[in-house]
Amino acid sequence: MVLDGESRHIQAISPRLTQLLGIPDKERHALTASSVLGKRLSQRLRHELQGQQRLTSPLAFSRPHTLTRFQLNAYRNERHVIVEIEPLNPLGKRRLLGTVNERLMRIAEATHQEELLDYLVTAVQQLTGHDRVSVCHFDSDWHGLIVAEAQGGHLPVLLGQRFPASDFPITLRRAYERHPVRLIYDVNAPADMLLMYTPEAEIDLRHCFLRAPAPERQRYLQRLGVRGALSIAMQGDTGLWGLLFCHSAAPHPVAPPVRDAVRTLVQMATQRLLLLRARQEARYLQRVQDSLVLSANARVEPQSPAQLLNEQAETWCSLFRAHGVALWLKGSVSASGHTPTAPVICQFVKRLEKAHRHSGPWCTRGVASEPLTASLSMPDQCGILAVPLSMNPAARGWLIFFRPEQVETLYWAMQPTSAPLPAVMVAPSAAWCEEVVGRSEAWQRVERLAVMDLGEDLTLAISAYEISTLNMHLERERKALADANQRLEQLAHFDPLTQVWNRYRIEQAIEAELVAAKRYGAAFALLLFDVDHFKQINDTHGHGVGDEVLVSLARLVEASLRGCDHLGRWGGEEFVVLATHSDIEAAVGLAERLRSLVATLHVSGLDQPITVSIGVAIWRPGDSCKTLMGRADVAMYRAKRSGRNRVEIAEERVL
Ligand SMILES: Nc1nc2c(ncn2[C@@H]2O[C@H](COP(=O)(O)OP(=O)(O)OP(=O)(O)O)[C@@H](O)[C@H]2O)c(=O)[nH]1
Repeated sequence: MVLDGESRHIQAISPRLTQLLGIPDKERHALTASSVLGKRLSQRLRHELQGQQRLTSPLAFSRPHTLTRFQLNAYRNERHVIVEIEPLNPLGKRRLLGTVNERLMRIAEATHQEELLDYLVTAVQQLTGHDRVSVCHFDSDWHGLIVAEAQGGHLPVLLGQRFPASDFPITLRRAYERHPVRLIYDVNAPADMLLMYTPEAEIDLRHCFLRAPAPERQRYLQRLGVRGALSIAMQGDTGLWGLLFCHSAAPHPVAPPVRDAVRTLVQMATQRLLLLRARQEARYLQRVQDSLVLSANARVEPQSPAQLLNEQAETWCSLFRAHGVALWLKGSVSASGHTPTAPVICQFVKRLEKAHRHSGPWCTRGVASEPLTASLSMPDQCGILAVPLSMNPAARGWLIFFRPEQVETLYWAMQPTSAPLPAVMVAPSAAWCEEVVGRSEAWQRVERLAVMDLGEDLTLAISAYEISTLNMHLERERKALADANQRLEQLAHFDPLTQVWNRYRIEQAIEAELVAAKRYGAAFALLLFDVDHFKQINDTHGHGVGDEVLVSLARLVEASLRGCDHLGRWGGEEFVVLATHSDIEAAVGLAERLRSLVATLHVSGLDQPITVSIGVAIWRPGDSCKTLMGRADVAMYRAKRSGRNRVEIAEERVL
């Protein structure tokens, strides 16, 4: 029955309906919604359809003076409300409910897709009694594959066979999304003529499920040898996951409660299926993430990208069902397993960089027919999955997986329009057999998601490595700079032969001491000493021995000084000791001690004693470094002249 948009006036009615409801023929031309449905029911229908596309659940009713009960379903199309009415046969609803509940429980407990679908088709077949119940799953190209089937009769087996996408045009798929149940009692039944109440009314009855099928659908089902059909959409989270078909070789009515029960079972099974798939995908994604996190955590030192690839290649290849993996970073390639050569990978990346600017993965199943890989030598490859690694906006790296060819034999229940010719008819299943070559296994949605996760993790790991390498370089440079500074300081302040202060440094120290003495009046002394007959040592034993004498002497003197006194090399074989806080007696005492100490020095290869002549000068107010050193020099020469190996004081002893 077709009502106007307000659900008040009848626009058309099927003579079969009036027959079913027991309305006499003579009344058929003056019917109203109330006279067909009763006042209360037609009011309820109006009320429940307000603002709704379809009734949330069917309404049951009976007509006065009859025992038969009826079920009413209604939905809106563009301008009309379509009301479908069918008899509710007195099948024990309670018994059905019990059976359905038990089956729902089993479905809710299934842990694998195959187990779940096998149980679903068997349960549906037992409920409806159709000859064949099949589940058809759509792939990404909308080809359908029969993945589960229960058989109870005379129709051929379809399990494992495919239906081409052309069998499921977009209009049909949309229709299933809006009206998930389609029922055809008898494929051959002629279309029902409607009794029109308003001549101009053009009525769209495509979505009725109690109607004879459209002629092309009718022909299609006849080709399949089907007379009775019930199909129910399996709605996934991103569109149709598949369809459940019930087919019979003979006309096959299905009572409304059974049909509703089947629908509930299918919905429940689809939910469970999606849950199982989501769990499986989550486990897979976790395994992919673990593969990197584990390796990153396993060591304190970050690994280089090449090391990472080397260590993880096997795990990654098995996770992504690939036979090779390559990592392209700043023009250099690390690879493992079966991959093209490095120059080919570089060329491929160059093309990818131009053609694929977004951050998602790029993939192909058919390298030979892919424009991006055209003319590149990739003889062992059929599939590529590549994900960019966004190290920085200017330079991206690429992680690339390779898959080999996977020759696949497809059995088409209906000849695919895309099938390469000649397609071979295979007896006895009457399926067309197509051998697909030159393609790899398809890259699944979850694999494309996982490779993005892996790409992000890998980017982090590589960045961590680069930062740590940079820090290492910085640290190395910092140390080199510190070493250079130290060497510079050494050169600036120390005599390279004896490693005691050089003239420049001891002069600095004397100047500082002069300032302190001037300010606080703290006396200090300079001891200038010179090795006696040093020229002779050089001449007799060679410069090497002479050097050795200077080094040993400096060590000895330095070691015997107080912490506040300093030794410096003044030049040649002359040294100076800056004796702080020293008056003349202390200075002379020190000079005598050094003189006799030096006389004990023994240098290998030298049999004569080493002696020094020392001149001592005490600070006087008004002294400069020059005057003070001048006096010490005079005293030292006096010591030389007086026979050497002695101490001379520049000043009169002031007591
Ligand atoms: N091996 C060595 N010899 C040096 C060095 N510096 C200066 N001389 C030498 O030390 C010698 C100093 O000789 P002279 O100034 O004649 O003094 P001397 O032979 O010690 O005689 P007196 O000082 O009068 O006892 C020179 O032959 C210099 O070449 C040095 O670093 N190593």
